Amino acid sequence: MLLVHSVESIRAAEEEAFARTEAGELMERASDALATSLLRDLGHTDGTTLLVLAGPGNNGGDALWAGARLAGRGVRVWVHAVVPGRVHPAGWAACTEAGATSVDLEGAISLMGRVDRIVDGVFGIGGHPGLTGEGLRLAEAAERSGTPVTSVDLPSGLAADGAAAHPSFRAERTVTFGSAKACQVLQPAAERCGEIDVVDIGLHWEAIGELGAPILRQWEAADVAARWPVPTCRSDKYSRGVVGVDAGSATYPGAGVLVAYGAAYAGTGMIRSLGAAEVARATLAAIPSVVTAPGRVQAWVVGSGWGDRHDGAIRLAEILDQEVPVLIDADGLRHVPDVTLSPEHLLTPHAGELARLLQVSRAEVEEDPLGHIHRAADLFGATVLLKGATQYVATPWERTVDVAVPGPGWTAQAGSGDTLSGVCGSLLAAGLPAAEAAVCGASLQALTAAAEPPLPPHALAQRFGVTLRGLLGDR
Ligand SMILES: NC(=O)C1=CN([C@@H]2O[C@H](COP(=O)(O)OP(=O)(O)OC[C@H]3O[C@@H](n4cnc5c(N)ncnc54)[C@H](OP(=O)(O)O)[C@@H]3O)[C@@H](O)[C@H]2O)[C@@H](O)CC1
Ligand SMILES: [K+]
Repeated sequence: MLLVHSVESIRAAEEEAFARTEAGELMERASDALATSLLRDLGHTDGTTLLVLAGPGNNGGDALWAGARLAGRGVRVWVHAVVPGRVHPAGWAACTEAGATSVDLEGAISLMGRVDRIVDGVFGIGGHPGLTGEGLRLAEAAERSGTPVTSVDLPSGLAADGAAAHPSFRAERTVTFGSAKACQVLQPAAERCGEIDVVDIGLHWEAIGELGAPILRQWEAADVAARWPVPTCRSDKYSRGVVGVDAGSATYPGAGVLVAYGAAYAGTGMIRSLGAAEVARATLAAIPSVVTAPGRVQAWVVGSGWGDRHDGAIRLAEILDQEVPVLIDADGLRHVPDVTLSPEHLLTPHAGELARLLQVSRAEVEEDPLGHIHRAADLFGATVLLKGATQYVATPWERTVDVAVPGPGWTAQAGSGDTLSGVCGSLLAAGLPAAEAAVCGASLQALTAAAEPPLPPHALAQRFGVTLRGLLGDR
């Protein structure tokens, strides 16, 4: 699991560390790790070449000290001070004394495409979002040249705490210090960061109180495998969980069928299709193991494909009265402001639905997904899965938001949300807490989409078992 801290937290942890370390020690750790990474990527020192772009702050300092180490090891190094007259003085002196050659802007640009690697040490966590002027020219020339770029802490131009792809460098690798940054896991910014190496520079998160908690936890496949409920020799359909589905309608019968596909192929114990009669018939025809008679239900999936069902509010209230976990999707979300919810209830809006729930514009949600998902979770008291290119899960009153394993854009199609509801419903029925059910469900869909050719949602669901076999091995 990749933990992400905010700039505010990193600055606080940095202050705490400065107080108990020698001057320059943190930068030494950072630049040592950067130099090691560069050496690994260069492969050897003999005859290899490096262009260091150094900005006015400590990010430039890291780059310069790493350049000094490599120059000292025989790498041919050129160095350019991006803001003339404003450069980390000790780093500059060390780098040039070790043999690096200073070049001006045109010199730096002409070296691109001819050196083995470029070090982007222009701006780090102190950078203003969006490069302009000389910084932008350098970033564009570097990208055009095709020479691999190692960004120091983050690609210069990105806002560390944000998801936006501001004009910035495009890195093949980002060597980042103390903690991953939000821009390295949130799209579209993340795709500008390349491979992420997180370097432990000895920050003590526990020493800074509440600020020490990460703002994001980026889940990885192994985390999903560790939480996935695996049946044992004592399992039966009830211990694996019964999902009740009231989704779909005469207008949208497919939504109910797709929810059942998701639950069935994620390995639920039993599905009861208890919505509109035509949905139950269509579901039974597609999946013969589905039961259409009422009975014990351990978690509900409601709302997908309801359309403008006139009794939706009453039906939702009845289901909430049963006091089992409930996933509320799509048209069911319209009734959320009228009911009382708790963290075991899972809301699964996309950005447009979240915007409607919070009475803001979709653009506002897309600009600040983290702020809005926190607001919704706290306001309604329920767990929220925000669906989209990055899938976030917030638990009410908790600072840390979970981010599902990312997947390709192929799942952006009608019906994907319905099968996802089914997967999450099966995990709720198996007893996973709502946040874990949401992040594991979204991750299973993403991992499957990444491994398969483009498939419609019901066919993708049929491949869930292959992904699970790969994740869980012999368990
Ligand atoms: N955290 C840690 O524990 C450790 C952190 N370390 C390293 O320190 C880095 C943070 O260093 P930092 O605070 O000096 O900020 P950094 O990003 O280098 O630049 C700030 C300067 O740039 C300027 N400036 C900004 N944007 C601009 C623009 N668009 N165009 C023009 N100017 C612009 C800005 O100007 P101002 O805001 O003052 O107007 C200011 O002068 C961090 O990312 C990591 O690499 C490690 O050494 C080890 C431990
Ligand atoms: K940088």
